[in-house]
Amino acid sequence: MARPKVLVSLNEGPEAAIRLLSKECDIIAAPPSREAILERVPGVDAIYWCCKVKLDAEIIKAAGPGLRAVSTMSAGYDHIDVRLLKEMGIPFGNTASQLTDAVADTAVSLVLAVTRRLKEGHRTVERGQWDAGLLGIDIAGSTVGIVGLGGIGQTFAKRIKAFNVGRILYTGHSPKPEAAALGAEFVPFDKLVEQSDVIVVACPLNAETRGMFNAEVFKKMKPTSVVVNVGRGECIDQDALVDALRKKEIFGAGLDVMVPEPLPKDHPLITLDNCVLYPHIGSATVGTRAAMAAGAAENILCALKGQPMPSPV
Ligand SMILES: O=CC(=O)O
Repeated sequence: MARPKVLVSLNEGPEAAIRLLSKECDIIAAPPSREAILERVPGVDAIYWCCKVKLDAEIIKAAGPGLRAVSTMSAGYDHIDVRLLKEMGIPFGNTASQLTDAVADTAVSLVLAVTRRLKEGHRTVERGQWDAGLLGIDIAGSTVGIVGLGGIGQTFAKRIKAFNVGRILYTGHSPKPEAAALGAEFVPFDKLVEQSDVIVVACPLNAETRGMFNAEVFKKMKPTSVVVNVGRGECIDQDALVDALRKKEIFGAGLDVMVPEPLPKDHPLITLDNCVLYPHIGSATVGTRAAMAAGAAENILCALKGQPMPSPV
């Protein structure tokens, strides 16, 4: 029987995935460009997605009727037409569980960086100055609000509890059973925004969460509060954030995700002392990326054998 063909969109080198997949499948590698992918995708049995290109109807249809599995090496799938895949009955999986620790660590580091003004401190030392009076915000005793108590939100909550925070609030669709063990209290979005000292956005991007942090929301936040985003840049209205940071309506922001990515070199967020920016490195550790690569490959190998994906969406 012919070996199944898997299109692998190559971005950050999913070597572990290629090793696993190539035991049972032929790999069709494509650089992360729409043109290259469209040229190489016709006739494949599966698609392994590891790039920011939108996996939309054009690419899915170009694959042809043999397409039997799609897997993304990411937790988020706002760049993929999941509705169409479902309609077509094509199994789709992600790597939801593999990156929770790494992304939660990233969120903690952003919280610390912003509350303790690390960007300003670093810049001060670089300029040959020494400002030991850079007073930050205490985390101990603070109210921490988590938007989206999924795997990442829960893992972040466990870590931040160790900083002796006062309360943990969370918001989302509905209360989560896991919240009790974390001592986290389910509240409406507005209450979370008004009462939190530290807000962490750890939710997926969808119609409800797009632009949920807008000018009106920043005005409701405490002037001493910080917002950290490890979800998707589009959850925050970035122009409104720039405005809020400039006017000191909030204390600071820490972003691992932004719009666009990469952020242009002259973007105002870069100049602001009270905004710490990471180049979307939430899951970027050797171990996490290897686990994600293997997990996304397993999704495909299982689906090609007619078995359930380990991480179906
Ligand atoms: O942002 C990273 C991911 O969705 O995996």
